Amino acid sequence: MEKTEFLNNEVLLDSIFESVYDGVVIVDSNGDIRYMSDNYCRFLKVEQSKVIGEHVTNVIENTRMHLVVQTGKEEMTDLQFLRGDYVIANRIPILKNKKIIAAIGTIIFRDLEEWKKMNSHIKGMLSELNFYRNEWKEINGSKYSLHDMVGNSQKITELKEQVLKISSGDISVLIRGESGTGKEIIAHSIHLLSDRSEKRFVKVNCGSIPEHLLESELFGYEEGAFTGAKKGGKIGKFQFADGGTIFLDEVGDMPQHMQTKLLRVLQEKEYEPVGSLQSKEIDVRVITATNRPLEKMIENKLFREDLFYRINAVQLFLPPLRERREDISILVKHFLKKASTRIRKRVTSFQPEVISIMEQYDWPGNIRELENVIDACIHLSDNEVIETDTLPEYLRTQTWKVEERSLREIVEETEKKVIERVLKRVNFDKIKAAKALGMGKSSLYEKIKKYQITD
Ligand SMILES: Nc1ncnc2c1ncn2[C@@H]1O[C@H](COP(=O)(O)OP(=O)(O)OP(=O)(O)O)[C@@H](O)[C@H]1O
Repeated sequence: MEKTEFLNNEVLLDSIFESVYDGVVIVDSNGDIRYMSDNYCRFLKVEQSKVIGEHVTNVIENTRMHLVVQTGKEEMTDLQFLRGDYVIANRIPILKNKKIIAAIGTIIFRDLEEWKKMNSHIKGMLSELNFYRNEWKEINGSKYSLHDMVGNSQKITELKEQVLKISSGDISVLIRGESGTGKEIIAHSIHLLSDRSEKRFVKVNCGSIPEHLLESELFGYEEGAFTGAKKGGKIGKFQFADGGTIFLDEVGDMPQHMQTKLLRVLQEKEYEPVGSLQSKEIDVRVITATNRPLEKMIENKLFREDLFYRINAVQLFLPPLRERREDISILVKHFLKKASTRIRKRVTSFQPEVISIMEQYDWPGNIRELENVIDACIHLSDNEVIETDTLPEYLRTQTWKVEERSLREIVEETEKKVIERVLKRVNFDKIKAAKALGMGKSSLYEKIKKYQITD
């Protein structure tokens, strides 16, 4: 038998594929399946006769075979999540006269039992780690640290420095900023950096608890304090946080009579549970946050002035995202990684135009809104690189809000961005950057100083 005739023998090729690999699939240049080995079909629990001609994405989860026939790039020893486990996948394009005509993919789970054991061992370790992580969070109540505060802008860097300065000690802190700017992250970080970090961090959203329940939520109640009260009473959030930190979010929404009670705790470090005549001593650090204009509320007699001075020994201001647009690209990367891991979808980046649109938008919902948009894009995208048409309609169709910013501001912001990008591209080689920008070295130095650009 001739060599080619010998190799063209289907039975022979079949048994080679079956014995050498644990799974073989061949797709044509459209990504349609032309061959799938028996053991691969058994592993996927599909019928061989039915999968031939199907697009590979309909048959194999998380496959990249259809992309390999597009890119022509081989992918070796990639970990692929398949039927609840990881397998090792190789994907090789097949070329004829420099044209991609097909791709062959193999997977290895040779010693399935061994592989499963290893997989479950890793999974076991991860779930144990998760368990302890959650346990610790549960006990301690603290979710975030300063590392979670992503951003390199001057405003964020200064804020982080302030947090480091004021965290130790018991000074009360008022965190101000629009919704979704990261006030809660800062409150958690202060607690974790303080001497109270081993004790509890307790968050109370003063705006979301009905007014008539707020007092018993905060201070607890004695048995029989009111109809419907639990037997044995209930401890309040202050008691729960004893020794640790209480974070009163939306403090500007606190009703007036509760403001008076809060002032007493802050001044005298004691309180009475509802229905009790006996005071209880308490040792908590109070961190508050609001996005309400407290000064105006004081003028209108809606917020107690004396309480205001008590809670704001230190004030921290969180800038809205539109005032630190330079952080947008790094935040986008951060959320992309976070969401694609969570959603288990391979999305690697955003088109530069998408980032540019994001940098121009005003983000009234700040970082929370940005994170939601990125999540939605990852869910909706069919590609690894997110394109402009995946963005929500209102972002795609936005126009520059020129009337809100002067022309000079827009020009300066754009100039800064361009200089930063070029400097990054040439590894901060100022001579190369000046040349690329078509400007003199000394004017470049002036601009770098003016815009406080650092490498
Ligand atoms: N700098 C940041 N880096 C990474 N994630 C951030 C950052 N700032 C905020 N976030 C994320 O944005 C979301 C909103 O943040 P957070 O709840 O702290 O805002 P907030 O100012 O307390 O909002 P609200 O006033 O509505 O309660 C959270 O998911 C948080 O993890």
